[in-house]
Amino acid sequence: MNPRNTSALGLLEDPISNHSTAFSDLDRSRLGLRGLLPYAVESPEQQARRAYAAYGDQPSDLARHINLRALQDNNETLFYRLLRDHVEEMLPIVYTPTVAEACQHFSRIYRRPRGLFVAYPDREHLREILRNRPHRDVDVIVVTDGQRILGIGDQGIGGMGIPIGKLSLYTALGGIDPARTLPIVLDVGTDNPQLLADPVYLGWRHPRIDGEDYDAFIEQFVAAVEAELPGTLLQWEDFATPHALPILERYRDRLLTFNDDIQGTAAVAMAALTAGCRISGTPLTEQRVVMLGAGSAGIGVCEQIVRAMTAAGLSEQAARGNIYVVDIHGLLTTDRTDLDPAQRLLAHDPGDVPATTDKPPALADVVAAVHPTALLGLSTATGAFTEQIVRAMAGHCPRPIIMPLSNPTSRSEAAPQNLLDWTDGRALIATGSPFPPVQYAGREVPIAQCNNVYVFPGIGLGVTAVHATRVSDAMMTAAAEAVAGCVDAHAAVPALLPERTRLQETATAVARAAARAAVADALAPKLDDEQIDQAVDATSWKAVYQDLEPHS
Ligand SMILES: NC(=O)C1=CN([C@@H]2O[C@H](COP(=O)(O)OP(=O)(O)OC[C@H]3O[C@@H](n4cnc5c(N)ncnc54)[C@H](O)[C@@H]3O)[C@@H](O)[C@H]2O)C=CC1
Ligand SMILES: CC(=O)C(=O)O
Ligand SMILES: [Mg+2]
Repeated sequence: MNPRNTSALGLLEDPISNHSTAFSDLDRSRLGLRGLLPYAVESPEQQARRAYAAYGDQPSDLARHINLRALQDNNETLFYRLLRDHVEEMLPIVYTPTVAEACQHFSRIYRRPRGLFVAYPDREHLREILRNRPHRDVDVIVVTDGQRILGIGDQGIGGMGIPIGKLSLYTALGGIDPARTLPIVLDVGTDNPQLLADPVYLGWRHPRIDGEDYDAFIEQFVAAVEAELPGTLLQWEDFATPHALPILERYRDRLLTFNDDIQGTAAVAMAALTAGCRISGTPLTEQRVVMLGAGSAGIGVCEQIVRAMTAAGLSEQAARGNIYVVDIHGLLTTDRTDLDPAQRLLAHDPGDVPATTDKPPALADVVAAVHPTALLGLSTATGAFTEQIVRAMAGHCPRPIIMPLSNPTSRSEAAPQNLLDWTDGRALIATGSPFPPVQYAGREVPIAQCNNVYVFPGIGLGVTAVHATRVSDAMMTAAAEAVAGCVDAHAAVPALLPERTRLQETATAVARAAARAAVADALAPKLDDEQIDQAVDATSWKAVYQDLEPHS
């Protein structure tokens, strides 16, 4: 046996404690690090410059993602400093669209453990697995089962890229202490034939479990979280629609939990629509909305619009009447037998839109009949907003609101440049993944990114700051209003959402608003507004090195 110098190496190998080359001369003496690092002592600024140069040397977006993940696993303080300093540039690298590639290549690029892999064959050991978590106290868990990763389907344990990426943004934007975050993948197998046949796939090589076995596993997992980490925010991410809503309904009144794809997306889309109403001059109650995609994301957004329309004075029936949902088979109509209960609530009478074939009306038929003022896509159907459809819409609407929200970029229902060209520059656009500004008629039009990244970091910060016990619809509505409130109403070119450079500020506004809504509904201890704001500020983690004590 050759004992290892664990006290010194432990500091350098733990990304939370590691200051790497910024350990001062004094620290190197105190902590037994002298000689374990190159002689030069760098300031955090010098470190950040060197790390940014190394990032810039990478040959592709995936390589840049791998570079940043390696930095995160080496020195989290430096990683977050860099991410915050270059948020607009790096958001597409740690998050959509590049994170999709990282999920697809997960087993090939896997280097170091992060988070928890909760595999079905280990189901008798769930509490043990949770007890093995890297840090004792956790504020936010993001969990996926990898079945519907963005718009690229079943990625098995490769889906772990998403909880890791989302939690990076909880910290970078929402100020959640990185040591208090926990990414989890539930490995329930995969139905992706390429992964099952891939010799390097690192997950449980087995078809997905489903039905009662799946439900029982989820229940065991939730019970283990409740037992080991009571009061922790549990965020469900990228579950396939048949599981997403049932899980949310089952657990939303039992613990502090929400589904980001359903509720976070709904809040940000509502914020963008609110700005669209203001800019176009058409009130929400007069908007006719067509949604392409009847999965959990699309239905979640529609239900949020129904809530907002009824709050603005419409009857529920009238609100639902203003919303038309189209899926892969056509318009949701009451005579269809393939709809689930949530879809059924948004189904129209078959007579409402004439069909041109014996099938339910397609998107083009619906647009031609309904003359929508807002067209949203959460369908994964690349290019589904065709020139014909967009021109037909623009023919009846001076400022069409068009939001191709599917991710990653390769799944977008339309490209912003086309949308502006086809509408003579009149379209008010927001996309799910980031697009660069578009040149139109000699001016530069910034493209808003309508993504739940505007919401979830602030929800995490808000509930953590005031110790909320549940995530309610009222908190999500407050979040939507807070995002809308951050939109620059006087910008030269009006936008549907705040600029990406203001994501951190927006997260703070969301945190304050959601926390106030939690306190108002007695879902958190009583605090006045000033105390809430102080709690939010005090909770927010700063990317600066902390003094370390020598290991005993
Ligand atoms: N921008 C954002 O913040 C968010 C975007 N999303 C994106 O939304 C998309 C959908 O997510 P889910 O609802 O969970 O997926 P899902 O797979 O459950 O639902 C997709 C829906 O689109 C319909 N569809 C598929 N192909 C179609 C076609 N060719 N024509 C018409 N309809 C078609 C399906 O019938 C289904 O109703 C994904 O790409 C995801 O990345 C999801 C959450 C947040
Ligand atoms: C943004 C997101 O959550 C999704 O595309 O699934
Ligand atoms: Mg998602």
